[in-house]
Amino acid sequence: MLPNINFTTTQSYKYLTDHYIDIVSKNLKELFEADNQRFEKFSLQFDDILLDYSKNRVDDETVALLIQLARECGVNKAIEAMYSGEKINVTEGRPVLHIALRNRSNTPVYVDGKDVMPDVNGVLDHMKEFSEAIINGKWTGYTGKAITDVVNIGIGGSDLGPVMVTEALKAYKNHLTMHFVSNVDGTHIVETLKEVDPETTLFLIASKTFTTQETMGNAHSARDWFIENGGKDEDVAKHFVALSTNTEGVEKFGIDTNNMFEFWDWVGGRYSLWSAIGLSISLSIGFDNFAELLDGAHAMDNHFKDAPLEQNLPAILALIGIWHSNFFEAETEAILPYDQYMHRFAAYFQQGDMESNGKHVDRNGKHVDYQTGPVIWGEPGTNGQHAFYQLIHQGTKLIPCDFIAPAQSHNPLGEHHNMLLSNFFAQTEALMNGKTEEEVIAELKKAGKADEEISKIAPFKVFEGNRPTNSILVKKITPRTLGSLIAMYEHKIFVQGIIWNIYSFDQWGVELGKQLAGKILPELKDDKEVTSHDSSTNGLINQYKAWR
Ligand SMILES: O=P(O)(O)OC[C@H]1O[C@](O)(CO)[C@@H](O)[C@@H]1O
Repeated sequence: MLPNINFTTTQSYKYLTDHYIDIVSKNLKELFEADNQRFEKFSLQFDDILLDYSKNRVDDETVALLIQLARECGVNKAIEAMYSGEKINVTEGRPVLHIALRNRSNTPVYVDGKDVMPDVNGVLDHMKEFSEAIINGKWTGYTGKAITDVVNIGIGGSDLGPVMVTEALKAYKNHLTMHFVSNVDGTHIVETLKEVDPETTLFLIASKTFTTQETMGNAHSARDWFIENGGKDEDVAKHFVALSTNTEGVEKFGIDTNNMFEFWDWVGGRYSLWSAIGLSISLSIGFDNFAELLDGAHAMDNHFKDAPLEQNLPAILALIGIWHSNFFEAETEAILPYDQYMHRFAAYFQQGDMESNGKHVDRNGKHVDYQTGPVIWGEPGTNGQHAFYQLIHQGTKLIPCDFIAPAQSHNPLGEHHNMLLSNFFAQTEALMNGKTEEEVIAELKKAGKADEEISKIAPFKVFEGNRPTNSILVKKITPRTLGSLIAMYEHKIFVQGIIWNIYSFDQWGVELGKQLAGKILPELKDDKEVTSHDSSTNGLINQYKAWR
């Protein structure tokens, strides 16, 4: 059973409320001046990941109270409940066991009394064997040619994870060309099919449910294209495989279930890159590297389960996030990787975080009266600096940011990495220290500006500073480190969901739109005037019909 506690009624929350009044008037610069041990105190290292959370408005008392909050909310019990296979995804009646998919130590993990590890390992063996056959060219297409291109057709968790990881680990890529089709917009599949040859292309139909409209639509169009371009029905088996929990649906589509890579309903879509859904990753970088990714996640899973909360990276990240959301009333969080390969990392955690914790009903079915999941967004540095950092530095909103960077580049070209990292270090320093009016005036004077001009321009050049950041410096983006990083964020989201007393593993919020689209689709089939909706929706549909 998950604990069921309204965190705003805890003792620690009350203390934190008082403590907030004290700390809100403090400046990060002063906090650093007052304590020369800040970095040592407020940074943690796990394997090749260094988390520095000292540039947040926290002191010893804040951290102690936040830890107390986690304890009072039963975070440790909740971790135990997840790891022991309890059905903590209550509204869907399922356990939450993505940790089993990367349980490299193979200790039994039970679902309804049955150890799931033999099945997990069986699918991993199948993925290894299949990936190797495709990569070394032993698996051939219907004309006997080796596979050159892989098209993953999936959406949401069946797309974002594989895209993010294959991009982040591009330095480990082999000769296969990867394509990802997600959008139901015909443009996505049409443009992709222009780039591939039916004789040498493998389609992965990635869908947990095998019912998702976008994926099924794209999968059918891909199969039609395959048949129209020379393939026969009996050739489909060589070019289409399924990654799914739905055997019946896969059979119905016409994919041989021998070519199905199974996973289970205890794997949430947005937590599924570790499952058969990761086949595109294993194809792209080889199974051994995929296994390293799992190893890294497993190492983080063990850390999360065993490390005391004070030294627990996911827990600390979660608590800092709660401090900003529920006390400073920050509404968003930016994830800013200073690594071009990681350019889809923020997009990946938009689903990971927002689909998990974007909930306004607590575990008692009651409307919460506090903020839950933040809006997650971000772009890789330094591109973001030339786009939205203006608002982070001088806007009216408080935007807590996670800066992520590798110490070693996969492409050490001249001074590029030093230039990149100089920006990584400079931004968090600038956000913390800002620039005072006196400093601005002194600078302008030095530049020889006249007093009148100085007084006019100075206010616009002032940076308040005191803006919170986490810095996550990793040694290198390897499969193992990436696995640990992703798992760290997953567990952060878990801890926050526990403290907010919400269910993080369902996603009912995506259903209504799907339902209504299902009703509207038949109305679009003819040219009759539509009158069944409100005047805006009717007006838009009818104009669409007039223009199409
Ligand atoms: O893998 P499926 O079943 O096609 O679902 C795709 C995505 O759709 C959702 O159910 C809702 O958008 C996600 O949770 C999931 O990742």
